[in-house]
Amino acid sequence: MLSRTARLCSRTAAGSRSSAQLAPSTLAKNQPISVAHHPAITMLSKFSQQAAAEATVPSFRYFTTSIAALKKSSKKMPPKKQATEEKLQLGRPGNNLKIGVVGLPNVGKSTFFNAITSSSVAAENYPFCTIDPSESRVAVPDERFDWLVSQYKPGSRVPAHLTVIDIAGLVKGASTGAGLGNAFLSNISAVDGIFHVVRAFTDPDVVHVEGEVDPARDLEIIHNELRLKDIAMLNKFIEANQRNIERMGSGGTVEDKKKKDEFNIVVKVRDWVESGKDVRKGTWSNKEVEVINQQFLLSAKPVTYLANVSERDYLRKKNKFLPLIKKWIDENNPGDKLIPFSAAYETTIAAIEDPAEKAKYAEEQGVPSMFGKIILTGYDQLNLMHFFTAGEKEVRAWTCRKGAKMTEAARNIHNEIADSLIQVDVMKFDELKVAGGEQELKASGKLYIRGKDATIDDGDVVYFRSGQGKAKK
Ligand SMILES: Nc1ncnc2c1ncn2[C@@H]1O[C@H](COP(=O)(O)OP(=O)(O)OP(=O)(O)O)[C@@H](O)[C@H]1O
Ligand SMILES: [Mg+2]
Repeated sequence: MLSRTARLCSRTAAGSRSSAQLAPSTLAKNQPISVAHHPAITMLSKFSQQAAAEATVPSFRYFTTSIAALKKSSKKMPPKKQATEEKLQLGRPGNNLKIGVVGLPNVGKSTFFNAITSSSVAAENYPFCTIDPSESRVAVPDERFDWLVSQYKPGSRVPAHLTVIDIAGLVKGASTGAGLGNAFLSNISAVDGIFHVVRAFTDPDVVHVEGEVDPARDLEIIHNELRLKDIAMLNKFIEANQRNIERMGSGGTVEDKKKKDEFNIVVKVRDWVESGKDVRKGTWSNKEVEVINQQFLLSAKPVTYLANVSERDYLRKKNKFLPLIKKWIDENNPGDKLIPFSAAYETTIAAIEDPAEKAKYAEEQGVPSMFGKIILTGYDQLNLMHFFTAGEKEVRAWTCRKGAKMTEAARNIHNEIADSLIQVDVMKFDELKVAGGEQELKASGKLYIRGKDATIDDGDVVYFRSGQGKAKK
Protein backbone atom coordinates (compact mmCIF):
# COMPACT_ATOMS: atom_id res chain seq x y z
CA MET A 1 0.00 0.00 0.00
CA LEU A 2 1.25 3.42 -0.81
CA SER A 3 2.25 5.71 1.99
CA ARG A 4 0.39 8.94 2.56
CA THR A 5 3.15 10.81 0.85
CA ALA A 6 3.23 8.51 -2.07
CA ARG A 7 -0.51 8.84 -2.50
CA LEU A 8 -0.28 12.61 -2.44
CA CYS A 9 2.49 12.53 -4.94
CA SER A 10 0.61 10.24 -7.21
CA ARG A 11 -2.28 12.69 -7.18
CA THR A 12 -0.18 15.68 -7.73
CA ALA A 13 3.07 14.95 -9.30
CA ALA A 14 5.33 12.11 -8.65
CA GLY A 15 3.19 9.39 -10.10
CA SER A 16 2.32 6.07 -8.62
CA ARG A 17 5.78 4.59 -8.22
CA SER A 18 6.58 3.22 -4.84
CA SER A 19 9.25 4.79 -2.74
CA ALA A 20 11.58 2.02 -3.79
CA GLN A 21 11.26 3.13 -7.37
CA LEU A 22 12.12 6.67 -6.62
CA ALA A 23 15.37 7.96 -7.38
CA PRO A 24 17.92 10.55 -7.36
CA SER A 25 17.93 13.65 -9.18
CA THR A 26 19.64 16.81 -9.52
CA LEU A 27 21.71 17.96 -12.07
CA ALA A 28 23.86 19.35 -9.56
CA LYS A 29 26.39 21.93 -9.09
CA ASN A 30 28.97 20.26 -11.18
CA GLN A 31 26.81 19.81 -14.16
CA PRO A 32 25.69 23.05 -15.67
CA ILE A 33 22.98 21.23 -17.51
CA SER A 34 21.18 21.94 -20.55
CA VAL A 35 22.54 25.44 -20.79
CA ALA A 36 25.89 23.95 -21.58
CA HIS A 37 24.54 21.94 -24.44
CA HIS A 38 22.21 24.45 -25.88
CA PRO A 39 22.83 25.19 -29.55
CA ALA A 40 22.86 28.87 -28.74
CA ILE A 41 26.20 28.40 -27.08
CA THR A 42 27.69 27.02 -30.23
CA MET A 43 26.26 29.89 -32.09
CA LEU A 44 27.58 32.42 -29.68
CA SER A 45 30.98 30.86 -29.89
CA LYS A 46 30.82 31.17 -33.63
CA PHE A 47 29.86 34.79 -33.28
CA SER A 48 32.74 35.23 -30.96
CA GLN A 49 35.31 33.61 -33.21
CA GLN A 50 34.13 35.53 -36.15
CA ALA A 51 34.10 38.78 -34.26
CA ALA A 52 37.83 38.97 -34.06
CA ALA A 53 37.97 39.14 -37.81
CA GLU A 54 35.06 41.54 -38.21
CA ALA A 55 35.86 45.12 -38.97
CA THR A 56 32.29 46.31 -38.66
CA VAL A 57 31.58 44.46 -35.44
CA PRO A 58 34.59 44.98 -33.22
CA SER A 59 33.82 42.27 -30.74
CA PHE A 60 31.27 39.59 -30.10
CA ARG A 61 33.39 38.15 -27.35
CA TYR A 62 31.00 39.40 -24.75
CA PHE A 63 28.41 36.87 -25.88
CA THR A 64 30.60 33.99 -24.85
CA THR A 65 31.59 35.87 -21.74
CA SER A 66 27.99 36.20 -20.73
CA ILE A 67 27.35 32.52 -21.39
CA ALA A 68 30.35 31.60 -19.30
CA ALA A 69 29.03 33.80 -16.53
CA LEU A 70 25.64 32.14 -16.79
CA LYS A 71 27.10 28.68 -16.59
CA LYS A 72 29.24 29.75 -13.69
CA SER A 73 26.32 31.26 -11.87
CA SER A 74 24.24 28.13 -12.38
CA LYS A 75 27.07 26.11 -10.88
CA LYS A 76 27.34 28.28 -7.82
CA MET A 77 25.26 26.76 -5.09
CA PRO A 78 24.80 28.10 -1.61
CA PRO A 79 26.86 26.42 1.08
CA LYS A 80 25.25 23.38 2.63
CA LYS A 81 25.55 24.82 6.10
CA GLN A 82 24.89 28.49 6.45
CA ALA A 83 26.56 29.81 9.50
CA THR A 84 25.72 33.42 8.84
CA GLU A 85 22.49 35.25 8.21
CA GLU A 86 20.93 34.36 4.88
CA LYS A 87 21.28 37.15 2.31
CA LEU A 88 17.89 38.48 1.29
CA GLN A 89 17.12 38.83 -2.39
CA LEU A 90 15.56 41.78 -4.10
CA GLY A 91 12.11 40.97 -5.41
CA ARG A 92 9.18 38.78 -4.45
CA PRO A 93 9.84 35.33 -3.14
CA GLY A 94 7.92 32.64 -4.97
CA ASN A 95 7.98 30.12 -7.72
CA ASN A 96 5.50 31.54 -10.16
CA LEU A 97 7.53 34.51 -11.26
CA LYS A 98 6.89 36.61 -14.32
CA ILE A 99 9.05 38.36 -16.85
CA GLY A 100 7.77 41.38 -18.74
CA VAL A 101 8.84 42.28 -22.29
CA VAL A 102 9.72 45.97 -22.11
CA GLY A 103 11.00 48.53 -24.62
CA LEU A 104 10.08 51.48 -26.82
CA PRO A 105 7.15 51.07 -29.24
CA ASN A 106 7.81 49.22 -32.51
CA VAL A 107 11.02 47.54 -31.41
CA GLY A 108 9.65 44.02 -31.93
CA LYS A 109 8.33 43.13 -28.46
CA SER A 110 5.07 41.58 -29.66
CA THR A 111 6.82 39.86 -32.55
CA PHE A 112 9.20 38.30 -30.04
CA PHE A 113 6.37 37.45 -27.64
CA ASN A 114 4.20 35.86 -30.34
CA ALA A 115 7.07 33.82 -31.71
CA ILE A 116 8.19 32.60 -28.30
CA THR A 117 4.62 31.68 -27.41
CA SER A 118 3.86 29.72 -30.56
CA SER A 119 7.33 28.25 -30.55
CA SER A 120 6.75 26.84 -27.12
CA VAL A 121 3.37 25.44 -28.14
CA ALA A 122 4.83 23.77 -31.16
CA ALA A 123 7.88 22.45 -29.40
CA GLU A 124 6.24 21.00 -26.35
CA ASN A 125 3.69 18.25 -26.25
CA TYR A 126 1.87 19.32 -23.11
CA PRO A 127 -1.16 21.43 -22.34
CA PHE A 128 0.16 24.89 -22.97
CA CYS A 129 -1.65 27.68 -21.24
CA THR A 130 -2.22 31.06 -22.80
CA ILE A 131 -3.49 33.13 -19.92
CA ASP A 132 -4.60 35.99 -22.10
CA PRO A 133 -3.36 37.36 -25.38
CA SER A 134 -0.46 39.11 -23.74
CA GLU A 135 0.51 36.62 -21.03
CA SER A 136 1.85 33.15 -21.69
CA ARG A 137 3.54 30.36 -19.86
CA VAL A 138 6.59 29.29 -21.78
CA ALA A 139 8.30 25.95 -21.25
CA VAL A 140 11.82 26.18 -19.85
CA PRO A 141 14.03 23.97 -22.02
CA ASP A 142 15.97 21.30 -20.15
CA GLU A 143 17.73 18.28 -21.57
CA ARG A 144 17.52 16.54 -18.20
CA PHE A 145 13.76 16.74 -18.36
CA ASP A 146 13.82 15.29 -21.88
CA TRP A 147 16.06 12.47 -20.69
CA LEU A 148 13.74 11.63 -17.78
CA VAL A 149 10.79 11.56 -20.17
CA SER A 150 12.61 9.18 -22.47
CA GLN A 151 13.53 7.04 -19.48
CA TYR A 152 10.19 6.82 -17.68
CA LYS A 153 7.91 7.20 -20.71
CA PRO A 154 5.27 8.78 -18.47
CA GLY A 155 1.61 9.26 -19.25
CA SER A 156 2.00 12.94 -18.54
CA ARG A 157 4.95 15.29 -18.69
CA VAL A 158 5.05 18.79 -17.32
CA PRO A 159 8.13 20.94 -17.89
CA ALA A 160 9.01 23.98 -15.81
CA HIS A 161 7.44 27.23 -16.97
CA LEU A 162 8.21 30.85 -17.03
CA THR A 163 5.39 33.34 -17.42
CA VAL A 164 6.14 35.99 -20.03
CA ILE A 165 4.07 39.15 -20.40
CA ASP A 166 3.99 41.41 -23.43
CA ILE A 167 3.88 44.99 -22.22
CA ALA A 168 2.97 47.83 -24.54
CA GLY A 169 5.72 50.27 -25.55
CA LEU A 170 7.02 52.95 -23.22
CA VAL A 171 7.82 56.38 -24.59
CA LYS A 172 9.96 59.23 -23.34
CA GLY A 173 8.05 60.96 -20.55
CA ALA A 174 6.10 57.81 -19.58
CA SER A 175 7.04 58.38 -15.94
CA THR A 176 5.07 61.62 -16.02
CA GLY A 177 2.18 60.11 -17.96
CA ALA A 178 3.24 60.52 -21.61
CA GLY A 179 1.71 57.96 -23.97
CA LEU A 180 -0.11 55.60 -21.67
CA GLY A 181 2.84 55.98 -19.35
CA ASN A 182 1.49 55.23 -15.93
CA ALA A 183 -0.56 52.25 -17.06
CA PHE A 184 2.46 50.67 -18.74
CA LEU A 185 4.69 51.37 -15.81
CA SER A 186 2.23 49.73 -13.44
CA ASN A 187 2.28 46.66 -15.72
CA ILE A 188 6.04 46.57 -15.26
CA SER A 189 5.55 46.89 -11.54
CA ALA A 190 3.66 43.57 -11.60
CA VAL A 191 6.50 41.53 -13.12
CA ASP A 192 9.58 40.11 -11.41
CA GLY A 193 12.11 40.50 -14.20
CA ILE A 194 12.48 42.33 -17.50
CA PHE A 195 13.36 41.30 -21.03
CA HIS A 196 14.40 44.68 -22.41
CA VAL A 197 14.02 44.54 -26.18
CA VAL A 198 16.11 47.11 -28.00
CA ARG A 199 15.80 47.76 -31.71
CA ALA A 200 18.93 46.98 -33.69
CA PHE A 201 17.31 46.67 -37.12
CA THR A 202 16.71 49.36 -39.68
CA ASP A 203 13.61 49.28 -41.81
CA PRO A 204 12.14 52.46 -43.30
CA ASP A 205 8.69 50.84 -43.19
CA VAL A 206 8.84 50.40 -39.43
CA VAL A 207 8.49 53.81 -37.84
CA HIS A 208 10.80 54.67 -34.98
CA VAL A 209 9.14 56.94 -32.43
CA GLU A 210 12.39 58.88 -31.98
CA GLY A 211 13.17 59.18 -35.69
CA GLU A 212 16.25 57.19 -36.62
CA VAL A 213 17.49 53.93 -35.06
CA ASP A 214 19.84 54.62 -32.14
CA PRO A 215 19.88 51.78 -29.61
CA ALA A 216 22.04 53.57 -27.01
CA ARG A 217 19.61 56.47 -26.92
CA ASP A 218 16.68 54.03 -26.69
CA LEU A 219 18.30 52.13 -23.82
CA GLU A 220 18.85 55.42 -22.04
CA ILE A 221 15.21 56.43 -22.47
CA ILE A 222 13.83 53.24 -20.90
CA HIS A 223 16.51 53.25 -18.19
CA ASN A 224 15.58 56.82 -17.29
CA GLU A 225 11.83 56.35 -17.38
CA LEU A 226 12.02 53.38 -14.99
CA ARG A 227 14.34 55.27 -12.66
CA LEU A 228 12.23 58.44 -12.80
CA LYS A 229 9.19 56.42 -11.86
CA ASP A 230 11.11 54.96 -8.92
CA ILE A 231 12.24 58.41 -7.83
CA ALA A 232 8.63 59.63 -7.97
CA MET A 233 7.45 56.68 -5.86
CA LEU A 234 10.23 57.12 -3.31
CA ASN A 235 9.66 60.86 -3.11
CA LYS A 236 5.98 60.25 -2.52
CA PHE A 237 6.87 58.09 0.47
CA ILE A 238 9.39 60.66 1.73
CA GLU A 239 6.91 63.53 1.45
CA ALA A 240 4.17 61.55 3.18
CA ASN A 241 6.42 60.68 6.14
CA GLN A 242 8.83 63.58 6.46
CA ARG A 243 6.84 65.65 8.93
CA ASN A 244 6.20 62.67 11.21
CA ILE A 245 9.85 61.72 11.26
CA GLU A 246 10.94 65.28 12.04
CA ARG A 247 8.43 65.43 14.88
CA MET A 248 9.95 62.30 16.42
CA GLY A 249 13.31 64.04 16.86
CA SER A 250 16.09 61.86 18.25
CA GLY A 251 14.00 59.98 20.83
CA GLY A 252 10.89 57.87 20.41
CA THR A 253 9.61 54.35 20.88
CA VAL A 254 10.95 51.18 19.27
CA GLU A 255 8.27 51.61 16.67
CA ASP A 256 9.41 55.20 16.02
CA LYS A 257 13.00 54.00 15.59
CA LYS A 258 11.82 51.44 13.06
CA LYS A 259 9.98 54.11 11.10
CA LYS A 260 13.02 56.39 11.14
CA ASP A 261 15.27 53.59 9.91
CA GLU A 262 12.84 52.82 7.13
CA PHE A 263 12.61 56.49 6.20
CA ASN A 264 16.39 56.86 6.10
CA ILE A 265 16.71 53.79 3.89
CA VAL A 266 14.14 55.18 1.48
CA VAL A 267 16.09 58.46 1.32
CA LYS A 268 19.32 56.53 0.70
CA VAL A 269 17.72 54.52 -2.11
CA ARG A 270 16.20 57.66 -3.63
CA ASP A 271 19.63 59.32 -3.64
CA TRP A 272 21.13 56.23 -5.29
CA VAL A 273 18.55 56.20 -8.07
CA GLU A 274 18.84 59.95 -8.51
CA SER A 275 22.57 59.52 -9.07
CA GLY A 276 21.68 57.65 -12.27
CA LYS A 277 21.91 54.06 -11.09
CA ASP A 278 19.41 51.25 -11.01
CA VAL A 279 18.43 49.94 -7.57
CA ARG A 280 19.51 46.41 -8.47
CA LYS A 281 23.07 47.60 -8.96
CA GLY A 282 23.42 48.70 -5.34
CA THR A 283 24.82 46.63 -2.49
CA TRP A 284 22.11 46.53 0.12
CA SER A 285 21.88 45.07 3.61
CA ASN A 286 19.04 42.69 4.46
CA LYS A 287 17.24 45.49 6.26
CA GLU A 288 17.53 47.70 3.20
CA VAL A 289 16.36 44.91 0.91
CA GLU A 290 13.27 44.47 3.07
CA VAL A 291 12.41 48.16 2.70
CA ILE A 292 13.19 48.17 -1.03
CA ASN A 293 10.94 45.17 -1.59
CA GLN A 294 8.03 47.02 -0.02
CA GLN A 295 8.43 49.85 -2.53
CA PHE A 296 7.98 47.69 -5.67
CA LEU A 297 10.68 49.56 -7.52
CA LEU A 298 11.03 49.09 -11.25
CA SER A 299 14.79 49.46 -11.42
CA ALA A 300 15.20 46.74 -8.77
CA LYS A 301 14.09 44.07 -11.25
CA PRO A 302 16.71 41.98 -13.04
CA VAL A 303 17.09 42.84 -16.72
CA THR A 304 18.15 40.73 -19.70
CA TYR A 305 18.83 42.86 -22.77
CA LEU A 306 17.59 41.45 -26.07
CA ALA A 307 19.01 43.14 -29.17
CA ASN A 308 16.56 42.61 -32.01
CA VAL A 309 18.54 42.50 -35.26
CA SER A 310 17.26 42.02 -38.81
CA GLU A 311 16.98 38.49 -40.18
CA ARG A 312 19.72 39.32 -42.67
CA ASP A 313 22.13 40.46 -39.96
CA TYR A 314 21.30 37.46 -37.83
CA LEU A 315 22.04 35.06 -40.65
CA ARG A 316 25.31 36.75 -41.56
CA LYS A 317 26.20 37.25 -37.87
CA LYS A 318 26.98 40.92 -38.24
CA ASN A 319 25.27 43.94 -36.83
CA LYS A 320 26.67 47.42 -36.52
CA PHE A 321 24.63 48.35 -33.44
CA LEU A 322 25.68 45.49 -31.17
CA PRO A 323 29.00 46.97 -30.02
CA LEU A 324 27.20 50.21 -29.11
CA ILE A 325 24.61 48.31 -27.12
CA LYS A 326 27.28 46.32 -25.34
CA LYS A 327 29.18 49.53 -24.55
CA TRP A 328 26.06 51.13 -23.08
CA ILE A 329 25.40 48.10 -20.87
CA ASP A 330 29.00 47.98 -19.68
CA GLU A 331 28.91 51.64 -18.76
CA ASN A 332 25.49 51.73 -17.19
CA ASN A 333 24.59 48.27 -15.95
CA PRO A 334 27.76 46.19 -16.00
CA GLY A 335 27.26 42.48 -15.69
CA ASP A 336 23.81 42.40 -17.26
CA LYS A 337 23.30 39.86 -20.01
CA LEU A 338 22.94 40.83 -23.64
CA ILE A 339 21.47 38.37 -26.12
CA PRO A 340 21.34 39.22 -29.82
CA PHE A 341 18.42 37.64 -31.63
CA SER A 342 16.12 38.34 -34.54
CA ALA A 343 12.39 38.46 -33.89
CA ALA A 344 11.94 38.13 -37.66
CA TYR A 345 14.02 34.93 -37.86
CA GLU A 346 12.34 33.54 -34.75
CA THR A 347 8.95 34.16 -36.34
CA THR A 348 10.00 32.10 -39.36
CA ILE A 349 11.26 29.29 -37.13
CA ALA A 350 8.19 29.40 -34.91
CA ALA A 351 5.93 28.95 -37.93
CA ILE A 352 7.46 25.51 -38.56
CA GLU A 353 5.43 23.17 -36.40
CA ASP A 354 7.34 19.94 -36.59
CA PRO A 355 10.30 20.09 -34.15
CA ALA A 356 12.48 17.98 -36.48
CA GLU A 357 11.71 20.27 -39.43
CA LYS A 358 12.37 23.25 -37.24
CA ALA A 359 15.79 21.95 -36.24
CA LYS A 360 16.55 21.06 -39.85
CA TYR A 361 15.67 24.54 -41.04
CA ALA A 362 17.85 26.19 -38.39
CA GLU A 363 20.72 23.89 -39.28
CA GLU A 364 20.40 24.75 -42.94
CA GLN A 365 20.47 28.43 -42.10
CA GLY A 366 23.52 27.89 -39.92
CA VAL A 367 22.07 29.74 -36.92
CA PRO A 368 19.84 28.39 -34.17
CA SER A 369 16.83 29.91 -32.48
CA MET A 370 17.80 31.96 -29.46
CA PHE A 371 14.65 31.25 -27.50
CA GLY A 372 16.07 28.50 -25.31
CA LYS A 373 18.94 30.72 -24.35
CA ILE A 374 16.65 33.69 -23.69
CA ILE A 375 14.27 31.73 -21.46
CA LEU A 376 17.09 30.09 -19.53
CA THR A 377 18.79 33.41 -18.97
CA GLY A 378 15.58 35.00 -17.72
CA TYR A 379 14.99 32.05 -15.42
CA ASP A 380 18.52 32.26 -14.10
CA GLN A 381 18.26 36.01 -13.52
CA LEU A 382 15.23 35.41 -11.35
CA ASN A 383 17.34 33.09 -9.23
CA LEU A 384 15.16 30.13 -10.11
CA MET A 385 16.03 26.49 -10.61
CA HIS A 386 14.07 23.30 -10.89
CA PHE A 387 13.97 19.84 -9.45
CA PHE A 388 12.11 16.80 -10.75
CA THR A 389 9.64 14.17 -9.72
CA ALA A 390 9.64 11.19 -12.03
CA GLY A 391 7.53 8.09 -12.39
CA GLU A 392 5.50 6.17 -14.91
CA LYS A 393 2.50 8.41 -14.44
CA GLU A 394 4.28 11.70 -14.67
CA VAL A 395 7.62 13.35 -15.12
CA ARG A 396 7.51 16.89 -13.88
CA ALA A 397 9.89 19.78 -13.37
CA TRP A 398 9.12 22.00 -10.37
CA THR A 399 10.38 25.53 -10.04
CA CYS A 400 11.93 26.82 -6.83
CA ARG A 401 14.40 29.45 -5.73
CA LYS A 402 18.06 28.51 -5.81
CA GLY A 403 19.15 27.48 -2.35
CA ALA A 404 15.64 26.40 -1.27
CA LYS A 405 15.29 23.88 1.54
CA MET A 406 13.57 20.54 0.98
CA THR A 407 10.50 21.78 2.88
CA GLU A 408 10.13 24.80 0.59
CA ALA A 409 10.56 22.59 -2.45
CA ALA A 410 7.93 20.13 -1.16
CA ARG A 411 5.47 22.99 -0.69
CA ASN A 412 5.36 23.33 -4.46
CA ILE A 413 3.73 19.95 -4.61
CA HIS A 414 1.49 20.03 -1.58
CA ASN A 415 1.34 21.87 1.74
CA GLU A 416 0.59 18.63 3.57
CA ILE A 417 3.75 17.05 2.26
CA ALA A 418 5.82 20.05 3.30
CA ASP A 419 4.23 20.28 6.75
CA SER A 420 4.83 16.65 7.64
CA LEU A 421 8.01 16.13 5.67
CA ILE A 422 10.49 13.80 7.33
CA GLN A 423 13.00 12.90 4.72
CA VAL A 424 13.61 12.99 1.02
CA ASP A 425 14.99 10.33 -1.29
CA VAL A 426 17.31 12.08 -3.70
CA MET A 427 18.81 10.92 -6.96
CA LYS A 428 21.47 13.11 -8.50
CA PHE A 429 20.59 13.50 -12.13
CA ASP A 430 24.07 12.99 -13.52
CA GLU A 431 24.51 9.82 -11.47
CA LEU A 432 21.12 8.58 -12.59
CA LYS A 433 22.03 9.18 -16.19
CA VAL A 434 25.39 7.45 -15.83
CA ALA A 435 23.73 4.49 -14.08
CA GLY A 436 21.25 4.28 -16.95
CA GLY A 437 18.13 4.06 -14.78
CA GLU A 438 16.64 4.16 -11.33
CA GLN A 439 17.03 0.46 -10.52
CA GLU A 440 20.65 0.46 -11.61
CA LEU A 441 21.32 3.56 -9.57
CA LYS A 442 19.76 2.06 -6.47
CA ALA A 443 21.76 -1.10 -6.96
CA SER A 444 24.91 1.00 -6.91
CA GLY A 445 23.87 2.51 -3.57
CA LYS A 446 23.51 6.06 -4.86
CA LEU A 447 20.05 6.84 -3.56
CA TYR A 448 20.61 9.56 -0.95
CA ILE A 449 18.44 10.24 2.06
CA ARG A 450 18.24 13.92 2.95
CA GLY A 451 16.61 15.71 5.89
CA LYS A 452 13.86 18.27 5.44
CA ASP A 453 16.26 21.14 6.19
CA ALA A 454 18.78 20.07 3.57
CA THR A 455 19.20 22.27 0.52
CA ILE A 456 17.72 20.97 -2.68
CA ASP A 457 20.01 21.20 -5.70
CA ASP A 458 19.15 22.13 -9.23
CA GLY A 459 18.18 18.97 -11.10
CA ASP A 460 17.57 16.71 -8.07
CA VAL A 461 15.11 13.92 -8.78
CA VAL A 462 13.28 13.61 -5.50
CA TYR A 463 10.73 11.65 -3.56
CA PHE A 464 9.31 13.35 -0.47
CA ARG A 465 8.40 11.20 2.53
CA SER A 466 5.90 12.69 4.91
CA GLY A 467 5.36 11.93 8.61
CA GLN A 468 2.12 10.12 7.98
CA GLY A 469 3.79 7.97 5.42
CA LYS A 470 6.43 6.96 7.89
CA ALA A 471 3.92 6.25 10.63
CA LYS A 472 2.29 3.70 8.41
CA LYS A 473 5.43 1.75 7.84
N1 LIG B 1 14.04 41.76 -36.37
C1 LIG B 1 13.18 42.45 -37.10
N2 LIG B 1 13.50 42.81 -38.35
C2 LIG B 1 12.62 43.51 -39.11
N3 LIG B 1 11.40 43.87 -38.70
C3 LIG B 1 11.04 43.55 -37.46
C4 LIG B 1 11.90 42.81 -36.60
N4 LIG B 1 11.28 42.64 -35.41
C5 LIG B 1 10.07 43.23 -35.55
N5 LIG B 1 9.91 43.77 -36.75
C6 LIG B 1 8.76 44.52 -37.26
O1 LIG B 1 8.62 45.69 -36.50
C7 LIG B 1 7.25 46.08 -36.39
C8 LIG B 1 6.92 46.34 -34.96
O2 LIG B 1 6.98 45.11 -34.24
P1 LIG B 1 6.11 44.84 -32.95
O3 LIG B 1 4.68 45.12 -33.18
O4 LIG B 1 6.48 43.51 -32.48
O5 LIG B 1 6.69 45.97 -31.99
P2 LIG B 1 6.30 46.29 -30.47
O6 LIG B 1 7.56 46.58 -29.79
O7 LIG B 1 5.44 45.22 -29.91
O8 LIG B 1 5.47 47.63 -30.63
P3 LIG B 1 4.40 48.26 -29.61
O9 LIG B 1 5.14 48.77 -28.44
O10 LIG B 1 3.81 49.36 -30.40
O11 LIG B 1 3.42 47.19 -29.24
C9 LIG B 1 6.45 44.93 -37.02
O12 LIG B 1 6.10 45.33 -38.32
C10 LIG B 1 7.45 43.79 -37.08
O13 LIG B 1 7.19 42.92 -38.14
MG1 LIG C 1 3.52 45.25 -29.07
